[in-house]
Amino acid sequence: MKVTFKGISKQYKGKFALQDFSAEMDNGIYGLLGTNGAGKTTLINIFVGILKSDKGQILINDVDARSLGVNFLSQIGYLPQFPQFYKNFEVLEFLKYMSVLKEIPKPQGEKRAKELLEIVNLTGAAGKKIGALSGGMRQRVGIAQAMLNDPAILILDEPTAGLDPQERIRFRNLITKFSEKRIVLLATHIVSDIEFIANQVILLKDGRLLKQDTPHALVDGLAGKVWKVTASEDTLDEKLHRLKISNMLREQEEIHLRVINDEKPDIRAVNVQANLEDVFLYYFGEGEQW
Ligand SMILES: Nc1ncnc2c1ncn2[C@@H]1O[C@H](COP(=O)(O)OP(=O)(O)OP(=O)(O)O)[C@@H](O)[C@H]1O
Repeated sequence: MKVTFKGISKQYKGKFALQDFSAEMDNGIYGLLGTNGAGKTTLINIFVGILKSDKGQILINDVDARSLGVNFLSQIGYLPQFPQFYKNFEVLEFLKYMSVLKEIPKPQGEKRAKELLEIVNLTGAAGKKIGALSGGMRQRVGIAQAMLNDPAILILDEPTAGLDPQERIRFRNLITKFSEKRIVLLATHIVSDIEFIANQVILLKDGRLLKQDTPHALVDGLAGKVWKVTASEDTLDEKLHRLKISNMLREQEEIHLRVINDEKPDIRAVNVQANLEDVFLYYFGEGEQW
């Protein structure tokens, strides 16, 4: 399976939400990373057909997705950013209902619904009303419904919202297991959601593609630009004002700063190994400091 985005643009009231976005995906996990308002949801909504682009094309194995119609949609699993559930449905009942909507034959739909409940660790909650679930449990119902039709392309918009650390780990493992011979597009602004599971990261900024590469290559690109700088109470303010700081650790009188800078920011600064969070800050972090 190959997906090609070709020059996708979308404007709202004369302002670009997405501008000339082009990218290619084949099987694997793609982390779509950007700050709030970068255009992630706009891209996903265009991909799943909720929104029409002003310009551009999406090709599935070199064929225009629009010409494929239902044949395209039946291959997609989608978890929206703010999924709305029928609160009075019980969990299993809801999944069975969703399989009917997805035109999955009834016995197969029931079997798959039960399997997925097991996978997302909700078997014990099968008979509970969705309205009575915690946020994290509801999100897991959303993930299960997105996987019901065994989609070749799984699209997840901020999927870990509301999940606790243990659920996030479980989720990442589930997605990695699921991604074999499929495309998973996972939009997030939380670096740790994709740092170790994405095969490719797509950096989206102000509606434009900034970079698409492996996490490894992105991190390598920052070699020599991440520094450890030690400050004292007296010099801290000046450093905070002047430098891009990705982390601060206070140890007695000393304050250790993790600094992203093209040049050596201080005579005593030492280079440290970059990570994907540094990459995020390098490309997106020019906003105001707190
Ligand atoms: N219906 C709309 N009307 C007007 N502007 C919109 C609309 N939807 C999105 N936008 C604008 O388009 C830009 C991209 O929004 P989008 O929701 O795609 O970003 P995002 O990366 O998904 O952000 P978030 O993580 O906050 O959801 C933003 O500037 C947003 O304000």
